[in-house]
Amino acid sequence: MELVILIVVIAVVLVGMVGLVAGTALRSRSRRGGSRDADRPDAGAAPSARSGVATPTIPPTSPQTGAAPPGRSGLPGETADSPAGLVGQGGPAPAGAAGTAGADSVPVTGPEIVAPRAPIEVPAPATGRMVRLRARLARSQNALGRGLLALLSGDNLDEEAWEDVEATLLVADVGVTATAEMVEALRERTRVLGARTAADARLMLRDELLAQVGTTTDRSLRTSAPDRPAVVLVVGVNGTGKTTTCGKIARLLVADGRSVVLGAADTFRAAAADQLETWGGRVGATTVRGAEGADPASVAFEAVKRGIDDGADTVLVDTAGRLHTKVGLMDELTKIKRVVGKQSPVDEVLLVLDSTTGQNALVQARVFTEAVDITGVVLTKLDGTAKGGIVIAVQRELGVPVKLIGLGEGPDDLAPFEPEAFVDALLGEPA
Ligand SMILES: Nc1nc2c(ncn2[C@@H]2O[C@H](COP(=O)(O)OP(=O)(O)OP(=O)(O)O)[C@@H](O)[C@H]2O)c(=O)[nH]1
Repeated sequence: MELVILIVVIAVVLVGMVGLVAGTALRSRSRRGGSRDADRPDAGAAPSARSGVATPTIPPTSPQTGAAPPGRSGLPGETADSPAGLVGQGGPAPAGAAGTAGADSVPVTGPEIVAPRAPIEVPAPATGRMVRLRARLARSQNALGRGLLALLSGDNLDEEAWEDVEATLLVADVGVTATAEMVEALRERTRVLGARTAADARLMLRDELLAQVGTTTDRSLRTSAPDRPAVVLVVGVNGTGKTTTCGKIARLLVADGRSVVLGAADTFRAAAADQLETWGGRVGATTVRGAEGADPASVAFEAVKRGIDDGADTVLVDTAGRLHTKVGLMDELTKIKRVVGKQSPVDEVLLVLDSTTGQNALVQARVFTEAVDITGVVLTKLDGTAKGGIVIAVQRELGVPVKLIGLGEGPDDLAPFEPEAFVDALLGEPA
């Protein structure tokens, strides 16, 4: 009898366990299947980006709603040319047709598009910015300009004085070759000139500095293209001011009457996307962002697609560009360029360098130029260093012009680089 009862109890327990396991499996399957359903609550955010629907989706509360889950870039199905399933198998998807990709290659959720919210600010115009910010530059660069002027205006320019001229230029990060050239040219001119007044010395120094900085270089930003948005990639090491610079460039463009889409392809740090979104919102620019850890190339791709769909003038893409390894950096940047290139050429690649890091900025510049074709340099934080000579050194090193300079943390503290205004600021007002 006891044996019968024991058998019955065991049978009941077994049936219960089987039921429990089956129920769990069914629930998890329905959850997985449900995430592909079009009528799930958050489905509106991602398809709006993929289906070519022009109206941006604004997440009700969380900025991450509808964003791709972290780590999608590591999905086994992804190929170098098919970022996180955004592009269908068998080649690039034309603008507006990405939603036609096979079901398996369509991500469960995609980059999120955040439309700006009012009130929109009116940024300061680009013209005259450098003159307005000149005082800030003059304050930080006093050592270079005044030091050189004092030395060159002296009656007795002996060898020791020339060594001081050389040292002043080197300390200001002008670089060894440019310094040697400048000293040689200045020596020659003082020999010819003989006795000099302070005004003579100033003129002479101004000429030589301008010759080094370059007055005929094309420094215009390639931010417009016929019949499509111009695409600008912003690259650089973290902390140099990349995201801030993207936001400031957006303001410059908006001030010029252009429409801008921002791509938050720095998916390494979620705060970077938040930061960019805030910048965009202030001037009415739409931001396309992905989840932390999402594939940067997919975000860049969607941003460009958004720009095309919206008929925007410029798409600005902020990248992470961490220097973990040179190969990793190269792979990431080349992939972004290649994937973006399926829809549009990249018109400008701006390298952001922190001028306070001196020689380190040059080392970074070298690494980045090996990874991607840089077309312009943005030198940030020139308000916080006396080493304005870095402008000369960077241009020599890269053979690429400085196009913009950052002169403070304020939203409009970025100016198109103007050689004359820059050199005049270095030298200060004539006595
Ligand atoms: N003084 C000064 N500060 C600046 C300038 N440009 C940027 N900054 C500051 O530099 C800091 C870093 O800027 P970010 O834009 O976050 O740098 P990032 O390169 O995007 O960094 P990650 O997002 O970590 O990759 C911020 O505090 C900015 O306000 C500038 O021209 N002058």
